[in-house]
Amino acid sequence: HGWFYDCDREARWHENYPLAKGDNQSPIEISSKDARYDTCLSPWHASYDPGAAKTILNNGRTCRVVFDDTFDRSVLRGGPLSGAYRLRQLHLHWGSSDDHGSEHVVDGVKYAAELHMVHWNPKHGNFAGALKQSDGVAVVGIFLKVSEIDNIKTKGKEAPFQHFDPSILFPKSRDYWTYHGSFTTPPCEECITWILLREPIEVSADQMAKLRSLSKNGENEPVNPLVDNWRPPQPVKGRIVRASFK
Ligand SMILES: NS(=O)(=O)c1ccc(-n2ccn(-c3ccc(F)cc3F)c2=O)cc1
Ligand SMILES: [Zn+2]
Repeated sequence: HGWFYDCDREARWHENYPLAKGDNQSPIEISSKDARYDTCLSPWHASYDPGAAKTILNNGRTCRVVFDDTFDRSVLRGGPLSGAYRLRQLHLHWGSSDDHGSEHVVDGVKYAAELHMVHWNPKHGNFAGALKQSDGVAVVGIFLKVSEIDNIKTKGKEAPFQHFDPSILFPKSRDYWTYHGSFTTPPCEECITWILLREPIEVSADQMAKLRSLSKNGENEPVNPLVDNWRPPQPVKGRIVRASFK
């Protein structure tokens, strides 16, 4: 499932992916003062099976960990969601320096990176079917601010990545913003209920350097650093961003 994604020409995505100019595109600028506290929003819960983690992959556009999603093994429920959504993969977006790299921007703040945990709604049969539905996919976005991946340096490299419980990546607070949006890369489907955690997690400068040491190119090809794989914020177009906190 190639992500036919070329961040360098994001402005031209709409030529092949008309949805890129849709009214519910992601990422967006989050203005915390304009977000509406919704007392009806319940807490979200993740129950992940570390045994579901399979491999970590550099696909030339991001670093992705894939999970077994053939049954309700690692699921996310609650929050703005109805039903249990299955964890399929997680990946990151990052910059060429610590002052940028996240896709969502909060009150003008760009974080060094943004982690996305992609879940899909099994009521739609499979992932490909789910991304055609507006309630098909739920992505938990976690911001990384600065404070292991030596053997997937080049595109196509993959390694076992097992017994990993991704809930260790969650910050202390479960406070979140939620809004309806899209994939931030082609096919830009507007199928995502975004759950953006307010509290960033901390990573070291070394960890960021490790991300930036990944390459877009394959082995034995000219080095093309895999950095700046983030889409700029898209028009909010009147959408309401709800907050789970005051
Ligand atoms: N950055 S993000 O909004 O979290 C994001 C962006 C793009 C995707 N994406 C793009 C294509 N696919 C995809 C993968 C497998 C498949 F069968 C069909 C797809 F569209 C996908 O999951 C998934 C998540
Ligand atoms: Zn993403």
